[in-house]
Amino acid sequence: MTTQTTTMKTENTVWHKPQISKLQRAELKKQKPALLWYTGLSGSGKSTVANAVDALLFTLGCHSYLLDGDNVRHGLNGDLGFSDEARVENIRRISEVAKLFLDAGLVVSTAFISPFASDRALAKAKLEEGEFIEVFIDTPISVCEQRDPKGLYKKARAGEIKDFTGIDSTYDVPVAPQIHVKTDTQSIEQCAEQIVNYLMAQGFIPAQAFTSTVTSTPA
Ligand SMILES: Nc1ncnc2c1ncn2[C@@H]1O[C@H](COP(=O)(O)OS(=O)(=O)O)[C@@H](OP(=O)(O)O)[C@H]1O
Ligand SMILES: Nc1ncnc2c1ncn2[C@@H]1O[C@H](COP(=O)(O)OP(=O)(O)O)[C@@H](O)[C@H]1O
Repeated sequence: MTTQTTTMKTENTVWHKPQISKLQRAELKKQKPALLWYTGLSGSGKSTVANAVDALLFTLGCHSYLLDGDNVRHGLNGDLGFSDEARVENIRRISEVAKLFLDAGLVVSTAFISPFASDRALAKAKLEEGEFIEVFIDTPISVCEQRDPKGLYKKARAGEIKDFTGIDSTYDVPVAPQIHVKTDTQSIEQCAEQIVNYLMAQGFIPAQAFTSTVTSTPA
């Protein structure tokens, strides 16, 4: 596994092997680290579904954490805009942070548009075999635009926002996602259950009976 980023500028640093391994941390939690990498258009339902999954994992006693696009852009990535270059850097930083959370033994979710297939591939390449789970939140742009939960499509159509994904900025549709959900035909609960069932079937979390308790969307 690689331990160095491609943008490393400091030569005189040495990698210290941690005394407690990722495997030990994960075993303590009785789970296997995984990264649920949600990708989809703005308004497709990434945040809603990722929050529902995270809540479900919590009720099942799993140790998880969610990194959400809008929230991370309020802090760590507050210096980045929406040019292609800024989006590449956004996803690079997120993938590095996610990797740290995996090292802590967690089941991590990232909810970012992550429009470029090449960046998603780079994120995958940073992890161990099988840890990266691409979750395609597949929703037609017409539905996203109708939902327009933040009024951004309206602004983009009016020319008030430039480089808006799906309008005047590219979105590479995932070719072979591990999980494919369609939020225009599946309920939030169905999407969340499909994803949690995948984690159980693949042995990332213990198999157990559950009933979805998802009743609302996040604030
Ligand atoms: N130009 C443009 N294009 C797309 N999205 C925009 C833009 N400007 C602001 N927003 C808001 O920023 C959220 C997307 O941030 P991400 O970090 O997920 O984007 S990316 O992965 O770097 O492409 C996105 O959040 P979601 O709607 O949750 O996807 C929008 O709220
Ligand atoms: N099946 C569904 N799954 C996810 N979101 C849904 C679904 N049906 C309707 N929605 C609504 O669509 C909107 C999706 O917004 P959000 O989760 O912020 O998307 P994104 O994070 O991709 O921008 C929310 O208002 C949500 O309530």
